[in-house]
Amino acid sequence: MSIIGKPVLYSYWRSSCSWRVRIALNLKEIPYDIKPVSLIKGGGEQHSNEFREINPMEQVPSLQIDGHTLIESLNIMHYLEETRPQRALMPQDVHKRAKVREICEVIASGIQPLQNLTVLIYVGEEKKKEWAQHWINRGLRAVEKLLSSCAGKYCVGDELTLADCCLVPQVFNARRFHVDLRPFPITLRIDRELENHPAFRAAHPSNQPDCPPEATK
Ligand SMILES: O=C(O)/C=C\C(=O)CC(=O)CC(=O)O
Repeated sequence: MSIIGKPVLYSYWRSSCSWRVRIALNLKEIPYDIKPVSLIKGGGEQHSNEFREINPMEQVPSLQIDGHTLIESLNIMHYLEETRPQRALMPQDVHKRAKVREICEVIASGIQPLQNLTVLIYVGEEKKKEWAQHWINRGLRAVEKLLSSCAGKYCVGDELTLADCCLVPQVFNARRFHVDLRPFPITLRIDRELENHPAFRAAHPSNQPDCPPEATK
């Protein structure tokens, strides 16, 4: 295994947590290789003994970088921010920094884990859509409220931050579960703003090497 050289991202095309990291890597213009991990093939490659060595949580993403293997998307993004300060994704102002972390945490701890594949399998086929909608709605209500006092062009002011890296994949998941997004106009405006941004576009599930052809638009 090469530990020096280009970072390697263990990623799944439709994983919102992998997508957050892909956006951050792209925004910072850090070249990286992708090793796809299928979360569905044969019950999920993330559960293999080999992958458990890379990520004991049996989830993506994981990033091999600078001779280290990192897990957990927020941790990975903060590591990138600390080691590669070019194209900063955290504001200078301490209050704005707190807002960025708040939005990231609401999404990464308060929404996504509740609608994650493993949870939905546990909840069961019959109830999973209603379950996912409930938790996404509840979380996006909080995000919209936070955005009402801190959004500019993007989530926090007019500069791109880690909050934007978290927001866009979560909006995609909301659409995937047919959540009515009309009550969240600021969220929608920012999502639209970023739809065609090259770093966000390149990170989109439909542009991933492991995206099944039938899923591309
Ligand atoms: O149905 C699949 O293709 C399997 C997994 C995912 O999409 C990823 C998730 O578990 C949702 C998420 O990242 O929030």
